[in-house]
Amino acid sequence: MAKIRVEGLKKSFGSNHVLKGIDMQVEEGEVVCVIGPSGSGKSTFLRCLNRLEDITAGKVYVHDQNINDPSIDINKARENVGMVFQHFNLFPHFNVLKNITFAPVELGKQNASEARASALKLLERVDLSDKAEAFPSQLSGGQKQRVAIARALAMNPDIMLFDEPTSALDPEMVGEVLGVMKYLASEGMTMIIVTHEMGFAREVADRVIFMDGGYIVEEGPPEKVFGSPEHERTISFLEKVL
Ligand SMILES: Nc1ncnc2c1ncn2[C@@H]1O[C@H](COP(=O)(O)OP(=O)(O)OP(=O)(O)O)[C@@H](O)[C@H]1O
Repeated sequence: MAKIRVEGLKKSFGSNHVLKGIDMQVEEGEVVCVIGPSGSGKSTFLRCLNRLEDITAGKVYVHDQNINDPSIDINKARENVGMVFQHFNLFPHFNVLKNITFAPVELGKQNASEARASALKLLERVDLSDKAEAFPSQLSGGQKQRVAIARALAMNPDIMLFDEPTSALDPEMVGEVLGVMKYLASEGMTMIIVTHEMGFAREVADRVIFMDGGYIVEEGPPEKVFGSPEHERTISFLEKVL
């Protein structure tokens, strides 16, 4: 069973046809990096995978469940899919630990002491054990993003979606966040990552998808997409960014 299956996905905002027919599938443990020019619909595509956007046409299946079926419990479906955004969206008035434990406790997945124990383990995984009591304002951008990753992992998802997780970071902090993502990949997490970090995509992705103009123009293993791209638009994009 594919973890995610997308068929004929279209998304328009009024007369702006952003996604014009996307077909793709992601298998368990696959790491897929989505690259493409600004405005090509990468974030919109990712948001459609968690029903943060209503789609215009097509089907999106997550764990074989049609997430746009109005009869499903979308909040329940979203519990299996962690999402990390460019801007960390941490609760400023909660400390790190409470940022991580809040959702599992509120949603009744764990009691307070179980959630605390798991959060401390997650903080070890993102190398922030010493920041459990800190507030977001006391953290660097890279640390905040690592807390955001730990928070997403607290719901014990088996799919993680990342929307340009390093774009808002100072360059010296990019590596620490990519390092955590590499670690998740090595643990076998299924991940879709919209990114401008071509080096990371080349090194970590099992598959790279190049999106442009609302379509998947080209996809394949990184050595293929970066090493011998076939499409004129891929070639011209890569010439600009590499
Ligand atoms: N909520 C919205 N309402 C109207 N238009 C939107 C909305 N969200 C996105 N768009 C439009 O959809 C198009 C694609 O945007 P999207 O953010 O998906 O692109 P992107 O490839 O992720 O770009 P970037 O790399 O700059 O983040 C843009 O033209 C944008 O203006």
